[in-house]
Parts: sequence; structure tokens; C-alpha cells
Amino acid sequence: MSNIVAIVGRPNVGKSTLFNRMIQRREAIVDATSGVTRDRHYGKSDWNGKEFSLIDTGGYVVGSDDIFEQEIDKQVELAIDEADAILFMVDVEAGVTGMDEDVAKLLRKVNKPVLLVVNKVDNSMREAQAVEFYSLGLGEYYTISGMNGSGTGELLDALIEALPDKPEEEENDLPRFAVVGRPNAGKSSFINALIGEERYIVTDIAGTTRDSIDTKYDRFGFEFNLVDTAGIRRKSKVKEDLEFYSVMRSVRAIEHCDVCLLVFDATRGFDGQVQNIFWLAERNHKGIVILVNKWDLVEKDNRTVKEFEQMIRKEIEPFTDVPIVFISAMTKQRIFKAIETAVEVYKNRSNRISTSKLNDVMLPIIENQPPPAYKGKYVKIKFCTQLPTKYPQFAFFCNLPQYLRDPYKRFLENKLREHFNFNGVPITIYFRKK
Ligand SMILES: Nc1nc2c(ncn2[C@@H]2O[C@H](COP(=O)(O)OP(=O)(O)OP(=O)(O)O)[C@@H](O)[C@H]2O)c(=O)[nH]1
Ligand SMILES: Nc1nc2c(ncn2[C@@H]2O[C@H](COP(=O)(O)OP(=O)(O)OP(=O)(O)O)[C@@H](O)[C@H]2O)c(=O)[nH]1
Repeated sequence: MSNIVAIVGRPNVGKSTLFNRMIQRREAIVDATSGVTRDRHYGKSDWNGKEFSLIDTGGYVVGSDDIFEQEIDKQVELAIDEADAILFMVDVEAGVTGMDEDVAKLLRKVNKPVLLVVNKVDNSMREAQAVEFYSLGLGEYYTISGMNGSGTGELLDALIEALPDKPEEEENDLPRFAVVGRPNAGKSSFINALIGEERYIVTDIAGTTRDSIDTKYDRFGFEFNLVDTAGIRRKSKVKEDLEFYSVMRSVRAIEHCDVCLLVFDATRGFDGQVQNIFWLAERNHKGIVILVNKWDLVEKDNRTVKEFEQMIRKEIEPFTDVPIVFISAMTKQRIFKAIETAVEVYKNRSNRISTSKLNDVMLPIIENQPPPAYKGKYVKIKFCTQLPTKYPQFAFFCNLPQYLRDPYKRFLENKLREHFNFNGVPITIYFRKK
């Protein structure tokens, strides 16, 4: 699990410009041909080998200036709750504004690293103007130009230095489940139905969940950890139904878990916000179980289940090999089934296939349907192997890896899924030169 860094600040100071710079740098290196559209607000970055997740809190709010100000405060409070470090961005062109002062006031009370970033310092004259930001009472500041990149190296050095060291080893080897979803989907109700009474919670100390965000349960004959349930149950001050809030509240739990239980409200549909959380889990290579909640409220006939499944699978293409369980947190219908499925997905995610077995299955398939010629070149795949990682990744060795396209990658993934059980688990495929 990586540290979470949030960029806060009033609109138009340049948050997304810096965000894009930090994310793209890495994406260019990691995966130049990724077909998935990038999240505008969440991504991974790294500096000197230290990885962190980056959240841009900007661009969510439309409305009058009044609403604006309140919203910014809420975003900052949430960022304070959920992030490990905060980049507070201000704009040297505009100078210190009232809104900057409000945000600074919130941030001065915070017991986490806060780095004051003065943006749009494109030249040395502006460097001198930046001194006025000392008045915000946050101490030292970093001058950057998000646009041309100057100063960002120093900023990143300081950020990495300030980030807490995360323990690599987990507390125990039990499956870690996170219950995620939009506000009001029924996450708390589901957790309550699952664990019964309040007294099952061992570590529910609000605000101190940072270092131990697992809570251990032993229910229905399964042992597992629920991730950050305290955080979910704490009932954040923020209740608004905005994408930003659900993403912000999910990021931490998703990063820390093995399997996400994605709860959605059957009466509201599998909309964009649910999908965002789904892809957040997928991009983090987590197992996923979709829980269609409030099933008691749905008028059903013998086709309803099928129709729901089809509708959902259409929205999550091409990663459709995901279990869907219809539950009611209220009547406790199929609560046990939900956990049982999550345990199965957990096992699938740890599924390791021996190289000989893998090649016995995959090579004949490849021979039968080899990659199509690309630019007149024929690609020969020689063998494949599963990499020794926590989640399923496969390397296919071939003469011309750069000529293999996404459709063939998907073909191989489908064949892997047909022959081995990776239900609910994202698969990564690499082509390597041999
Ligand atoms: N001169 C200068 N302009 C910049 C710099 N960084 C960003 N800008 C400009 O500032 C404007 C706002 O930048 P954004 O990155 O969209 O700002 P934001 O804080 O994400 O804004 P919201 O999404 O509304 O919260 C754009 O016109 C950018 O081109 C910089 O370093 N120097
Ligand atoms: N009919 C019905 N109502 C449900 C069910 N699950 C939850 N609800 C209701 O839906 C509302 C929201 O449930 P919560 O459990 O608070 O939802 P949540 O996802 O934890 O919400 P946030 O804390 O805002 O993120 C409550 O009024 C619940 O009583 C269900 O299975 N059936």
C-alpha cells in the first residue's frame, strides 16, 4: 500500500497541471500503450523509487462563489482525513486571497505533513513575489512552475522526505476485504448485517485508524479482516453525493485490501460513480465482488437477475469476469454468500499456475490462432510464465513484443480465464523479448 498525497487549493491555481505532470511522467515509463482512459483525479506517481498515490481535489464544484467556498473547505477536511500528506497550492499571480487564508487556517491544525506550493513561478521575478505567502503561517514554501516543471524536483524531494514510512509487512495473512461504494448504497448496513453487533469491533478509535486499519473477524467459519471499517462507520461529516467524496473515501480502503466488495444500490443503477470505484479497484489489481444491494426493493420476475447481470457486465467491459451477488443488507439475504464469494475471489487472486501447466494449455492455443501479422511482421510467441507477484501477472516471451496489439492481449486473457479460475481478479499481461 502506498502513501496518499492530496493536492488542495482554490480553483485555477494549477492543481491539475501539477497532477498531470506527476502522473504522466510515470505513465510514460510504466505503460505507454495503456488502453484505459486515465482518471482525472487519481493516479500513481513515484520519485526516487518511492511510490505514492496522488489525488487532485480540484474541478468538482460548479456553482456560485458562496457554495464554492464551503465546498473547498469540505474537500480540504476530507483530504486531511484521508491523505498522508497534503500539497497546498497557491498562485503567485493572484497573491494571497481570502480563500487561501481559510484553507491555511484548516491546515495549520493538521498533524500531517503539509507542503505549501507556490505555483506559476515561471521566472525569477515571481520568485521574489512569493515571500508574501509566509503570511499564511505554514512556514517554508516551495516555488514551482507546474507548467514548465521548474522547482518540481525540489518539491518532490521534500515530499518524499516528509512521507511516513509504511510498514511493508501486513499484520496477518488473512484475506483483507474492503466494503466500498457510493454514499447511501448500504455499506454500513451491509457491514452491520455481516458482523452483527457493535461489540465485534475491536479497534474503533476514530482518527487513529492510520496505523492499524484492519479489523479482524471470525464469522460464518471464515476468518478475514475488514479494512478501515472504522473509517466507513465513522460517518464522515461529508454526506454529499459527489464523485470526489466517494472516491476519496474509497482510495485508502481499496489500496489496503485484497478484495473489494463493491456495494451498489439496485434502485439507482450502476452509474458513472460506481464505475469509477470499480475501475479504481481494477487499476489497483484488487479482487472484486459486485454486490447488488436493496434487492428487497426490486420488483422481480424470472428475468430480472439476468437483465441486471447483463446491464452490469456491459458497463464493466472488457473486465466482465466478475461475480455478482444480489443481496439485501436489511433482510440479510445472501450476506453469507457475499462473504463466501469474496473468499473465493481471494483464492483466485492467489492462484499460481506452474509454468509447465501454463505452456501446455496456452502454446497449442497460440499455435492454433497466432498473432496476426503487423506491418508485415510475424510474431512468434515462444513461451509464457506467471510472474511471482501477489496478483496474477503473466509474461509472454516472443521475438517482436512491440508488434503485439491490445486485441491479441485480450484474446490471451480470455483464454487464460477460460482455462483457469480468475473470476473477479484483474489479470495483467506483458509481452517480453526473448
Ligand atoms: N503561468 C502559469 N500558468 C499556469 C501554471 N500552472 C497552471 N497554469 C494555468 O493556470 C490555469 C489553471 O490551471 P489548472 O491546473 O486547471 O488549475 P486547477 O487548480 O486544477 O483548477 P480547478 O480544476 O478549477 O480546481 C490554466 O490556465 C493553466 O494553464 C504555471 O506554472 N504557470
Ligand atoms: N430496503 C433496503 N434498504 C437498505 C438496504 N441497505 C441499506 N438500506 C438503507 O439505505 C440507507 C443507506 O444505508 P447505509 O448503510 O447508511 O449506506 P452507506 O453506504 O453506509 O452510506 P454512507 O455512510 O453515506 O456512505 C439507509 O436508510 C438504509 O436503511 C437494503 O438492503 N434494503
